[in-house]
Amino acid sequence: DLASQRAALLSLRSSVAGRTLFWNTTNQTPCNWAGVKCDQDRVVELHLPGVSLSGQIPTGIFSNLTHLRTVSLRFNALTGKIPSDLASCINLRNLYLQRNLFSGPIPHFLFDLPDLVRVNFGFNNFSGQFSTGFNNLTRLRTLFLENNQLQGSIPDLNNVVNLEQFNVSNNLLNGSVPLKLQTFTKDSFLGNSLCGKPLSLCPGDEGDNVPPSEIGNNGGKKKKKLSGGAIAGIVIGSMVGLLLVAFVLILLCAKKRSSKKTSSADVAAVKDRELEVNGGENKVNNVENGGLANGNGYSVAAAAVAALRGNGNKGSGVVSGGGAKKLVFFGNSARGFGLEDLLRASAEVLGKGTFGTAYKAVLDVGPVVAVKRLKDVTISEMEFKEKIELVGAMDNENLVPLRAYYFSRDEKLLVYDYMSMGSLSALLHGNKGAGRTPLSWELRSAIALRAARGIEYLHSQGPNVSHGNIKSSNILLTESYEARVSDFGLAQLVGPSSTPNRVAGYRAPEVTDPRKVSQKADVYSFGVLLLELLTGKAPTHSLLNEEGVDLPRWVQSVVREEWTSEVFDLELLKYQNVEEEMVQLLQIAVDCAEPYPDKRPSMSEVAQSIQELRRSSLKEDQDQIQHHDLINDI
Ligand SMILES: Nc1ncnc2c1ncn2[C@@H]1O[C@H](COP(=O)(O)OP(=O)(O)OP(=O)(O)O)[C@@H](O)[C@H]1O
Repeated sequence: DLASQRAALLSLRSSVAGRTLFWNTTNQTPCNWAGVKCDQDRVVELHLPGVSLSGQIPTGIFSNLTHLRTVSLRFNALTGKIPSDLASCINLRNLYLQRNLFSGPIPHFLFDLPDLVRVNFGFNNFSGQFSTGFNNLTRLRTLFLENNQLQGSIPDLNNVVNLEQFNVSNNLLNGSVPLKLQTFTKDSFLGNSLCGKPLSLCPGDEGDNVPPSEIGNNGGKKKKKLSGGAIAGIVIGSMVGLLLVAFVLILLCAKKRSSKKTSSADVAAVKDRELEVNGGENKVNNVENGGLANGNGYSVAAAAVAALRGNGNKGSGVVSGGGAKKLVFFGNSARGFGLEDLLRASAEVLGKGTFGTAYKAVLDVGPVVAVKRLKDVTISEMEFKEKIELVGAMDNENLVPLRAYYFSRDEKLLVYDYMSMGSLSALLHGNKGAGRTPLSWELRSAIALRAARGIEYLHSQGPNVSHGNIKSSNILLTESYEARVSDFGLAQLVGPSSTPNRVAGYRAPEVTDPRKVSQKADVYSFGVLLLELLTGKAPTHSLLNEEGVDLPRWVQSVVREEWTSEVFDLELLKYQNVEEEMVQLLQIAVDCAEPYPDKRPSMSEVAQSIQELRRSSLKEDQDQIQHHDLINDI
């Protein structure tokens, strides 16, 4: 009956997929749960991270799951001890219990699990001595015990020959760091009373390179007397420095004198440039009639505007005079506004990129546009025109259209449609707080498909046409969250100092010159972008950096350890019915991020595969809807 069944229910619960699940070991198999992977009905992975598990894990759970290879219960609120029946999981390789409230000593039976490779107990309340038993775990590669209350000294872990990751920071440990562990950085040991390399010397110890005579009584280094040569060097160096400062001051004074003759607009330009240089200011004062406005409005490229007007005043201008330059529009783009309107528009800085600063400009009459003010354009006007016209001719629903451009000696502006939902990067990594709206699987896979189609279109324009800077901040979203690829064709316009250097993490291993990026290198970057969509991790994620790996390698290592479900973004875990599609997209991503360019698929193949996997899940949805309709009809 229900009551006795309830009594039999074990208290391990999770709110996976919005439901409260009860784990009844007697008559219910957990194989169909999200986060649980079964191999021929034997559970091999138990993966319940961040699902509000609380209380003690009841004993008896693990004795039925002796085939477990991975247990991940991280980011919950589990208390008490690790149940002793975990000892029966003799195949256990990965044990991730970080960020819970486990307490008591680390149980000894763990040291009889010979296959353990990754152990993460960080951020719990484990106490007691740091056991020498860890030395039994000869296959261990990761040992994270940081932020607990472990005491005593760190034992020599001489048998753990493959240890790659180690952290015991913020415990109550004392004594010296064992020789074998001295290769890890300081961060692995901070927050204890430890000494010795990589921390400061232990009392009475001698540094490797420091002769005893240089160690003071208090263990610190004695100050070394400076040699005559060093003193002479310092004196000469200081004199040269002083001369340089004086020279710069004279130059500045001369410049100031000559600038007295400039117009008020130039002053505005300088002020606005200062505003911009001061950075962090998202909004810039408006510039009206060559002067600074009342300060209520925000102007676009206030500096650009002022500079343009300033030049106009001098007669060589771009705005005034019969030979005035105009915005050049492409194709059928609406010509509802001109340069003057743009200059009058109120605007805010969207961000600074490799090629310059982007502004959102709200025109008095006409559309909202994004204006990119290019820096470091060194090519001639003719060459610029030729190249930008190729960019303007790109016409595909999955690209952010370039509407117009402006070219003068001092200013180069590009006008794009404004994408009101911002970038994929902001959507994935911005606002992690309470007000965050999770990105659904449907949206993520739709973004993947549109981005793939956009790049496929670019590649179809010729074998040498590539994007060169695929990353999540260059995938922008319309009001209805449709993805568009932006920033294509810009690398060819700017000088070498503006080549995209921020593509770290996305750049294919074979790319040495970031301005010469092949289509296959685009495919690699797109693979990384897919991994970012699936894992929710930025390729520049600090954790990855800590581990010294890039996103593709991290994903591959996790997948290799049969821990596939762990790679997915927590926000995706509730979509149980699409796990297969998620794994398929992961496979596509991994294929794209192949180290060898020849092994990567073409962008058309990638787009096709994504379309197919989406079609199958859409079809399933459709089937389900029809099924529900049928039931309703009955
Ligand atoms: N058309 C647009 N609509 C809305 N936001 C845009 C638009 N173009 C750029 N942005 C936003 O402006 C900011 C700066 O963009 P920009 O393209 O200049 O640099 P980036 O993408 O960060 O780097 P990079 O220049 O290396 O591509 C980014 O946050 C981007 O999302």
